[in-house]
Amino acid sequence: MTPDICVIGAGAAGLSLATAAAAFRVPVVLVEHGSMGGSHPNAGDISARALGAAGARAQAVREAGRFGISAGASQVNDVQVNDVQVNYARVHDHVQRVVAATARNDSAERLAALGVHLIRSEARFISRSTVMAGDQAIKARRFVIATGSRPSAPPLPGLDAVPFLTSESLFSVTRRPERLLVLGGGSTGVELAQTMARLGSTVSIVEAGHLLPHADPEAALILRRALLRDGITLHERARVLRAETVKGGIRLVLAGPDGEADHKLDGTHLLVATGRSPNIEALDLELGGINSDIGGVIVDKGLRTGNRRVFAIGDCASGAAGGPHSSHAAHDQAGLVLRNALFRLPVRTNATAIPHVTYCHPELASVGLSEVEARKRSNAITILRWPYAENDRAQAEHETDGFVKLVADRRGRVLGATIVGTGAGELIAPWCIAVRKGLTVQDMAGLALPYPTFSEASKRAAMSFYAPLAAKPGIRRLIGFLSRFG
Ligand SMILES: Cc1cc2nc3c(=O)[nH]c(=O)nc-3n(C[C@H](O)[C@H](O)[C@H](O)COP(=O)(O)OP(=O)(O)OC[C@H]3O[C@@H](n4cnc5c(N)ncnc54)[C@H](O)[C@@H]3O)c2cc1C
Ligand SMILES: NC(=O)c1ccc[n+]([C@@H]2O[C@H](COP(=O)([O-])OP(=O)(O)OC[C@H]3O[C@@H](n4cnc5c(N)ncnc54)[C@H](O)[C@@H]3O)[C@@H](O)[C@H]2O)c1
Repeated sequence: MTPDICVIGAGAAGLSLATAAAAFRVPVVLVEHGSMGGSHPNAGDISARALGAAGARAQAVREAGRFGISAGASQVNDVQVNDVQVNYARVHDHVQRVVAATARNDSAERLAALGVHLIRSEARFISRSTVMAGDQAIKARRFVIATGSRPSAPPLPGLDAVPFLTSESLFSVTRRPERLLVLGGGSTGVELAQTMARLGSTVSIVEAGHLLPHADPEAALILRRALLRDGITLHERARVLRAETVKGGIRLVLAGPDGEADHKLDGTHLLVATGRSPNIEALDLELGGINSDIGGVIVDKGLRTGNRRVFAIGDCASGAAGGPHSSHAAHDQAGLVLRNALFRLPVRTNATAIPHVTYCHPELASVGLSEVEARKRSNAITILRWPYAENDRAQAEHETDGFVKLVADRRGRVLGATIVGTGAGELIAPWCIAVRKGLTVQDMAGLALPYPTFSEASKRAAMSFYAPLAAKPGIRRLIGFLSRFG
């Protein structure tokens, strides 16, 4: 076969690239050896969001008392809490229905209709210019590796001998884990821990460092408090010595603080959420003249590998493409590669302009530089904030935990934004435009936004840029002077 483009892997990255290429009537072959859609519907964003939505509904019922609404209540710590019955088997069915509904977009039939030639086989390089997919030899003008990643487990003594869940297997469980130990406090760990706690599991998170190490510390603190309020037990800076099977479940043995005895944590289930490994072993990359490291296929800013005709995108890409992985980062990279492959336009990936959202309650969203990153580059930055507590809509919804925080240079150019609070994942959108297009906070402050919305908190944060100006005696004198003219 001699297509123009051969894409390896039909996850978020590969599907995005293959369907966009086919839309331009470019001959494209897509090779996939597992389920269509990769981890995105089956063990990633869609399933996690669907499970999270169920957890959010359960919590909304519990907390409805604040709005004067009850559904059979009991007293917990002197607070009236509505009783919630969770039928976990039906929660599981809801998640599977959502996965099935979204899977239609990724189906072989849809791809065929779009003109994508799909080969269901494992792909591997046999030379710099040829990939084998089963017994098909494919010589394409361009290859795009989009083979994604899978959950990885740490080298923890005893872990290989205990049954554990991962973000791939959790969604097929039909009985609620009663006492869930979550190993790892990155995005996967905290999102799934909070969801399971809200669905009624007793949850402990065990994290080697601190929760969400890459997040703005102030924002992470708000989320940390929310996890504690949800009844989650946090073990941060924990050193796990071993995992063991015990009667009724699994035990993690944690090193005690200096001189103190080891600490034993028992659960009915263990979820390992300690990171992901790229799917690159089966590709025979060295035969293709392609370099890799522990993070995956090494690419430059143009997403090219050491072999000029081969690109890598999505979770399997390392080097200039590394950073928090997400479906939207994968889509963005697919668009860049297509521009280069079809139109020979020079492209440069810009990981800073890709937002990251942790879908907990409250959501934590960021784009561009964090305060810490910006301070490393320059001292001439301005930090602007607006708390949710001073937003009328947040008051109406009892959702006052959170803030908008902007990082700008001295002239107001937006370098980054972090939002923690209800709807942060939606509120970050205009800031993504601001960062990518080099807009200023003055541009954002000048927008007319609907009242009362959470978005107003963004505008108020931008407007606070003018606060020092308003206090300047010269400006006050100018206003006084102009008022004399009627
Ligand atoms: C719990 C969880 C929640 C998440 N939530 C979000 C979220 O809310 N928003 C977000 O944007 N991101 C989220 N992510 C991240 C997101 O799911 C991934 O970044 C994204 O799915 C990666 O897409 P991909 O195409 O690179 O890889 P994958 O989806 O892993 O797809 C790779 C495909 O390649 C195939 N493949 C591998 N090797 C070969 C081979 N040799 N030959 C042929 N085929 C091969 C695989 O079978 C697979 O289908 C989440 C991840 C997790 C774990
Ligand atoms: N909402 C989203 O977009 C979303 C959600 C989930 C995952 N993801 C992406 O998937 C990728 C993987 O995320 P992740 O959370 O699975 O991994 P991660 O690497 O981001 O976090 C893993 C955490 O586990 C901890 N850890 C590692 N070994 C440990 C041990 N032995 N004991 C205790 N703690 C240990 C680490 O300190 C780290 O905090 C990231 O790129 C992330 O951006 C995105």
